[in-house]
Amino acid sequence: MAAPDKTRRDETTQDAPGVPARRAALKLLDAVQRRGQPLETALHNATQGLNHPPDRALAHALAAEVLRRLPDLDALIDSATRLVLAEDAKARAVLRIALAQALVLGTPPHAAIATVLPLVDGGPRKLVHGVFGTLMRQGATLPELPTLPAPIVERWTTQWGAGVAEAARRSIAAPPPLDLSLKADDVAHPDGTALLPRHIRLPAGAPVVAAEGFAEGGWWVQDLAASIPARLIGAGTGRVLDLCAAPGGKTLQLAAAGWQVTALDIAQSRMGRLNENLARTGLEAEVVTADALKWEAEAPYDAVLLDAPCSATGIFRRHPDVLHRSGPRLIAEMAELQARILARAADWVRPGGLLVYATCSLEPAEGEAQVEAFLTARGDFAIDPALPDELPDGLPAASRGWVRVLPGMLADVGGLDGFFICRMMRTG
Ligand SMILES: C[S@@+](CC[C@H](N)C(=O)[O-])C[C@H]1O[C@@H](n2cnc3c(N)ncnc32)[C@H](O)[C@@H]1O
Repeated sequence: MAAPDKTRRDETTQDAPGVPARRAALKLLDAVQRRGQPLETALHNATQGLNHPPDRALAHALAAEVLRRLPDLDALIDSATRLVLAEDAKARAVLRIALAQALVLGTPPHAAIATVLPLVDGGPRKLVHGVFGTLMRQGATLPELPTLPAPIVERWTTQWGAGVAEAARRSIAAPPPLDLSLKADDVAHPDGTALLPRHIRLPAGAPVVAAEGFAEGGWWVQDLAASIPARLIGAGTGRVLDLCAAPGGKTLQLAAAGWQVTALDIAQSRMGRLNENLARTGLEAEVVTADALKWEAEAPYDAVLLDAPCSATGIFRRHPDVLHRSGPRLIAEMAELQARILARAADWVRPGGLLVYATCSLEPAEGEAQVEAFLTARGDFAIDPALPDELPDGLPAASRGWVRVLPGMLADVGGLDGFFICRMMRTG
């Protein structure tokens, strides 16, 4: 008889159909919750063993639904166990996936449980099976509006009021619409609603790659709020520095508005996407892969756009992982990095030129407080208030002249990502 093969077999090849995608979802959740990685970043490693693109998409969807619904899934699990399972117990993680399948994605319960049980082989199989069965027999359901994690509710209620925290629940309950930024007024594009010039809003889930004008490169996907920073620079023919530019939504807008753009970012892989976006749209920019904390500009720019790295809590609708990994420590780290980049960016603006600072964050430390501290340190800059015709109807500038986009704003037309945007002019 041949000796048994002691080499470790690929875990996915011995799995029944459907199990590898759940295994990958478990890895994704571990990467986000234990290691604080963004879901998108974890995707490549966690789904490496999956050979079918639909499996990758399913693993991603499962992890995203668990993160969107985490407090509600945990409340159900806790209601059906006598001893509370540890936060990081594998049984809890596997139950979250099974319940998200059955209660959110509409997977038949028998398939939802059968595809996760192999993830706890040699472990608490009976417990997982028992808890899931109890909840299904009880006809368990999730609340209509997802419950946000308690620290988020507390922080946003303190910062913006209970109404905004509640609006955030409503805005994460349904997939957000899809916004397109147009390269020019007359490009081919799918039918939708225009909330600003060169903008089209499509319903959630609209197919993108097959849509009219995609192949011609006449438009790109960009949340309407994310398009405001470049809009505040307007059109022109001079030189603009797009700092922290990848994957390039704002670079494309600036190039399409006529500027000679230098697009700088530290991340090589994201710069690859920026180059692809330039190639698809036929727009041009000078592309620099460098650290903004070390790079030096050869000459000042007419405008600098700093779309700074941040906690990204404003994009929680599309990226629910931020709700679980962007806490006070990350926010403080990001605020410090932003202040350092902002100080350098300011020196690259010519006198009379513009500096636009933006973050997709709902944290004042990365927005209002950052700009106030900057203005205190730099008497040669003043806020240049955003004007009503630069913003969508229903989104006024704040009294200080900057733009603060919060959950609940423009809710009747599908809402916006959370953002902070401030245009400043170098006065001296
Ligand atoms: C909010 S994203 C930029 C999004 C981009 N502006 C767009 O519209 O597509 C922030 C970017 O900052 C970059 N970044 C972080 N630290 C940096 C640094 N020290 N120097 C340059 N870029 C940096 C990240 O790689 C990331 O691409």
